[in-house]
Amino acid sequence: MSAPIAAPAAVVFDRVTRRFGSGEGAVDALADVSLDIPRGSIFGVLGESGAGKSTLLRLMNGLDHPTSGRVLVGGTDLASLAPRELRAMRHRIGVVFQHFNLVGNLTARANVALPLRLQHRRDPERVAAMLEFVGLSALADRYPAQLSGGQQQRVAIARALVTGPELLLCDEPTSALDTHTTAEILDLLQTTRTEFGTTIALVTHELDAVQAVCDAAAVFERGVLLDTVAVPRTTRQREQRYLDHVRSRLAS
Ligand SMILES: Nc1ncnc2c1ncn2[C@@H]1O[C@H](COP(=O)(O)OP(=O)(O)OP(=O)(O)O)[C@@H](O)[C@H]1O
Repeated sequence: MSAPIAAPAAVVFDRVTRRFGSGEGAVDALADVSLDIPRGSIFGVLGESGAGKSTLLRLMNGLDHPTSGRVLVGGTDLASLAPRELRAMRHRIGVVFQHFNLVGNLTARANVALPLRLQHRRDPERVAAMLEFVGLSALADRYPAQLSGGQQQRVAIARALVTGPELLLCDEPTSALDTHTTAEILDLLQTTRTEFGTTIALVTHELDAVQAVCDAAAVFERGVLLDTVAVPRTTRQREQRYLDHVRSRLAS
C-alpha cells in the first residue's frame, strides 16, 4: 500500500529570521524558524511576552517580511508578490484581535460588511449569514459599545470570515475575556474550522486555550521555536468539554 500523500501546508515558514535593528542592539524577533501549519488545522502559537508571536502573525499576513527565509501562504511566497497581488492575497486571510478592533460608529452589521465594502462589494445576505453563524442576528443593529466583550469578538469573527478566507489569524482572541466567554469563543473557532474548513492560527499565551482546541502548537521563547507539539484529543477531554458545555447551558 502506498503512503498517504500529505495535504500541502496552509502556511510554511522556511528558515525565517526577522531581525530588528543592527549591530549590538539587534533583536531577532524570530530566529531561523521552520514550521508547517497543516491545512484545516487549528494551530496554536504559544509563548510568553516577547516570544515573537505578533511578529509571526505579521509575517503570515504580509504586513512584514522576513530578514531572511521565506513565508509561503497557500504555496505562495508573500515576499514575491507585487503590492496589488499582496492585497488580493490578504483578502484570503482573516484576522481577529485581542481587543476586537471594531469601528465604534458602525453597527455590528456594518462592521461585518466592511471587508466587502473595501472590495467594492455589497452582499447583505452574506453579511446576515455570518451574523447568524456567530449567533448575533438579533443584535445586528447595535453599536459595539452596546455589546459585551464576547459579543464584540463574535462580530469581529463574523467580519473576519465574511470574505470566506482560507486562513484565519487570531491574535490573543480570548485574552480580554472571562473563562466562560473564552470557552464560547473557542467553540466558535472550532465550528468555523468544521463548517468552512478554515485553517486557524491561534496566537496565545494561554495553555488552556491550546489544550481546548488546537491540533498542534508551536512553542516559542525569545524568537526561537523550542518545539512543535501535537495536542492529544482524548475521549476523556471530549467528554469533559461536552459536560462543561451542558453544565454552562443549564446554568445560564
Ligand atoms: N518593530 C520592532 N522594532 C524593534 N523591535 C521589535 C519590533 N517588533 C518586535 N520587536 C521585538 O521583537 C521581539 C518579539 O516581539 P513580538 O511582539 O513579536 O513578541 P510577542 O510574543 O508578540 O509579545 P507580546 O505577547 O508581548 O505581544 C521583542 O523583543 C520585541 O521587542
